[in-house]
Amino acid sequence: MSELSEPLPTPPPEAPPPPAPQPEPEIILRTQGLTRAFHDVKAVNGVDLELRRGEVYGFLGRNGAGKTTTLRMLMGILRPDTGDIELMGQRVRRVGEAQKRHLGYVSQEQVFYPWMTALELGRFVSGFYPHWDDARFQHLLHVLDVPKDRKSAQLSGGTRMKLGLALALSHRPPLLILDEPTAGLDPVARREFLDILRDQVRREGQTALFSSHLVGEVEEVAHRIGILHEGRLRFQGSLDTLRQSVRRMRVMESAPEPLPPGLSLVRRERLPDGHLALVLFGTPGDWANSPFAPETVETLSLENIFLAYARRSDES
Ligand SMILES: Nc1ncnc2c1ncn2[C@@H]1O[C@H](COP(=O)(O)OP(=O)(O)OP(=O)(O)O)[C@@H](O)[C@H]1O
Repeated sequence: MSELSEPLPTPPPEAPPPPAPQPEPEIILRTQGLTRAFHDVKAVNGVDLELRRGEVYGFLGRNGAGKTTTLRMLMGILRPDTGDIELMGQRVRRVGEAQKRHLGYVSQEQVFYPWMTALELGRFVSGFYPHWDDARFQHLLHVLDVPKDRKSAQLSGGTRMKLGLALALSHRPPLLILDEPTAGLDPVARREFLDILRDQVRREGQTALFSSHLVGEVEEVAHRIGILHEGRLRFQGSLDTLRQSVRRMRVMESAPEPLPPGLSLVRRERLPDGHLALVLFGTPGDWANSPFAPETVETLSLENIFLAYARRSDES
């Protein structure tokens, strides 16, 4: 008779290995205190941007918020009054020709030599960029439906925008700066543009900074966003952080003074019934520790968060 053997003790489950430390994201563009005024209008007021390699950064702001002025300073078209720009590790006061070779730029208005066709413009522009990829240019003209042989003066505004985009993408710049690139595009072209942008960033590891006032399209493609309002950067971070951090609440008569630690006011609005609606920003930890007991609390859609940041409080 064979002896029944004792069941072997099951070994304790192996502890999972500690998570590998995440490498610090590589900063491809940083600005510090970027400021520019036009007469008495402070178009850009102390802006600190930070773009990480390989991300799409959505630069959101209403008309007149200062987006174009910021992007023009990044392109060396405008000189900042004060502040610094650090591009790919190199700190400069004003972006010069050497840095511009690493940048692809699509401005709001596309100005080309009017007598040149798309193909001729491609040949012309290719001379400035050692990494020009003509096969890519031809491909982009095809996907974006830009006629190759028609003079640029005869193209519609939207098609000129698409041509500008194809020119900017074809020299494979590490950083793309796009100023409201989808303005004036029809829904099909807008979709194609967003797909190309996403694909380009994912496959080539490029970084893109694109300005917009359309929350939906930024939500679709951006990894992180900056919200600019009256020249000031009011938020910078991931969409998830923004969604988790902002809440709207209704309080009886007045806001607690001072606000509980960690919470900051985004917008205050007097409701028709005399109560007050407050939109506040705070990390989940700040909310958990807050003694604040409003009547109601709600989270907001990104669209409504943007509206809260981009509208003035209706009372101080
Ligand atoms: N060349 C200029 N001369 C005077 N004021 C200017 C000039 N350029 C911009 N501004 C002012 O600076 C502020 C910011 O303008 P900017 O064009 O940067 O805003 P924006 O966010 O790009 O707006 P939009 O979405 O309408 O393009 C506005 O008040 C604008 O009138």
